[in-house]
Amino acid sequence: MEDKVVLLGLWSSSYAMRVKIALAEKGIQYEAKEENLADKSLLLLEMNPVHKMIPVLIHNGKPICESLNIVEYIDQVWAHKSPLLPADPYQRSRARFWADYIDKKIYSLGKRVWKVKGEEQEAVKKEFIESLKTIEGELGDKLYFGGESFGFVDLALVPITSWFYSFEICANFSVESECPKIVGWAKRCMEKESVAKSLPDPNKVYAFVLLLKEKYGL
Ligand SMILES: N[C@@H](CCC(=O)N[C@@H](CS)C(=O)NCC(=O)O)C(=O)O
Repeated sequence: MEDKVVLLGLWSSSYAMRVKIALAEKGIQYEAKEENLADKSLLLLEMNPVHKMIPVLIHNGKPICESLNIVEYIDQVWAHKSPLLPADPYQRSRARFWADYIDKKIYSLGKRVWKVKGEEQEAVKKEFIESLKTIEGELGDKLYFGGESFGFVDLALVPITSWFYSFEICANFSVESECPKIVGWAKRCMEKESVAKSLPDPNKVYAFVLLLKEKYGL
């Protein structure tokens, strides 16, 4: 049976970008369905009744939810090329640890840094930069987080770099001055077609941020 793969996503969602990169790395054809989160489709509510969130991957009618869980699923089902998680159990557990750190710290602080103001923004910005420096320490002088080739931790982190320009303008700082190695790594990742075609233009993200600020009075 031919695989039928559908992705419920949204262009601006860093979580959905992870799944797009994984599918591109594996060379999987799929149908992308763009959700309107203000008016969620019945399909999304049916496929992810617990969280009602994108991304959802629907593989031959079966839903898989939560971006990192989806990426692991893709890596296991289409194991024939571009392995994303390391084969070694210890390295695999480290990759999962850092992906979890990225979600708990960098993504959750990133969601707040452009929304809040004043002293709260200064505090969130400080913590965001500290978390980026921590992950920069993990990268060290390696090409990618796993060493020589692009993998799970790169894929977990790189989508949010398309939001850096918005964070910098909204919170008045420079990622490049704070974390030059992270910026170098992000440029290296963008040289990969799977990444370049999955990430939006940072200017488009910023225009979207301005719209959200206006809509919600942020
Ligand atoms: N932990 C989830 C987070 C996904 C998420 O936050 N999705 C947002 C869009 S970026 C969403 O669907 N929000 C809709 C809502 O909260 O109702 C994942 O990794 O997939």
